[in-house]
Amino acid sequence: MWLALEIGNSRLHWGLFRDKSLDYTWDTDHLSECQTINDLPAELLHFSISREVGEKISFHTPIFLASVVPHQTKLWQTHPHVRVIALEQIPLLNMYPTLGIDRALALWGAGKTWGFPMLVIDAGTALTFTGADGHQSLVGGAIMPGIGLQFTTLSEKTGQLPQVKTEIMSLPRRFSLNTQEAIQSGIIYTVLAGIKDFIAAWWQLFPESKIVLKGGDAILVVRHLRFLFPEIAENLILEPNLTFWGMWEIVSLILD
Ligand SMILES: Nc1ncnc2c1ncn2[C@@H]1O[C@H](COP(=O)(O)OP(=O)(O)O)[C@@H](O)[C@H]1O
Ligand SMILES: CC(C)(COP(=O)(O)O)[C@@H](O)C(=O)NCCC(=O)O
Ligand SMILES: [K+]
Repeated sequence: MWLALEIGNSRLHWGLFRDKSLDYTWDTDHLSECQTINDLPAELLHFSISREVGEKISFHTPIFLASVVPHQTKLWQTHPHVRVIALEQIPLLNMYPTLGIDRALALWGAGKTWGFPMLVIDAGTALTFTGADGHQSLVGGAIMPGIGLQFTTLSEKTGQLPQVKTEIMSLPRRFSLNTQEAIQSGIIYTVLAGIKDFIAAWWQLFPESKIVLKGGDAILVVRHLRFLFPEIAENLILEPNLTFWGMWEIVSLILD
C-alpha cells in the first residue's frame, strides 16, 4: 500500500493505491509554513476521507510525491517516508529540464493507458496542453492561466471588477449587458475557443491521437464543449486521476 501525492499550485491531490488499484482519492489544502510534518498524519491525511480509509493509513505508509510547488516539496521532504519522483524517472523522450512533473506524469499515464500519440489538457491552476507523438516523444505544449486564475487576476489587478463565481453552470450570453456576465463570457468563450483551436492543430499533426482532459475545471470545460463543439467533446476522454496513473507506472517499477 502506498500514497500518491500530487502537489499542484492550488491544492494537494492524494491517491491511495493497493496492489494495482487506486482505492481512494481526495484533495487537501497546502501545508502552511508553520505546520511541521509531525502535525501531519492524523489531521492532514485523514482530512476529508472516511474513517475506514483513514485507519488504513499510518505515518509509515510510503508517500510518492510529484510536486510543481518547490516550497511545498521542501516541507514534505522532511517526512521520512516521502520519495520524490523526478523528471528523469519518466521514460518520455525529448523532455526539457524545466518541464512540470505533473505534465510529464499525466502524459505518460495517458499514453500508457490509451496509447500514443497523446495530448493531455490539464484545466488546473494553469491550463496546459502537453503532447507526445507515436514514439513516446514529447512534441511540446502550451501554458496559459487557468479559468480560476483568470477570474482572480481580473478582480485583483483592476480597480472595480468584482470576483465572479468560477462555476458557470450554463453558458453566459456572449454579448452581455452586465459586468459579471461580461467577465464570465470573456473568460469562458475564449478558453473554449482556445481549447478547440489547440485540439484542431494537434489533430492536424496527429489525426488519430486520443485527447485526455484532467484538472479541477475539466468537468466544467467538457460540459460547455459538449454544448458548443459537440463533435470535439465526444472525442475527449475525461480522467481526473491521470497523474496518479502516471505515478503508478513509475512507482510499480520502483517497488518491483
Ligand atoms: N474544491 C475546489 N478547490 C479548489 N479549486 C477548485 C475546486 N473545485 C474546482 N476548482 C477549480 O480547479 C482549479 C484548480 O485545479 P486543480 O487541478 O485542483 O489545481 P492544481 O492541480 O493546479 O492544484 C481552480 O482554479 C478552480 O477553478
Ligand atoms: C504549468 C504548471 C504551472 C501547471 O501547474 P498546475 O496548474 O497543475 O498547478 C506546472 O506544470 C509547472 O510549473 N511547469 C513548469 C514549466 C513547464 O512545464 O514548462
Ligand atoms: K496539475
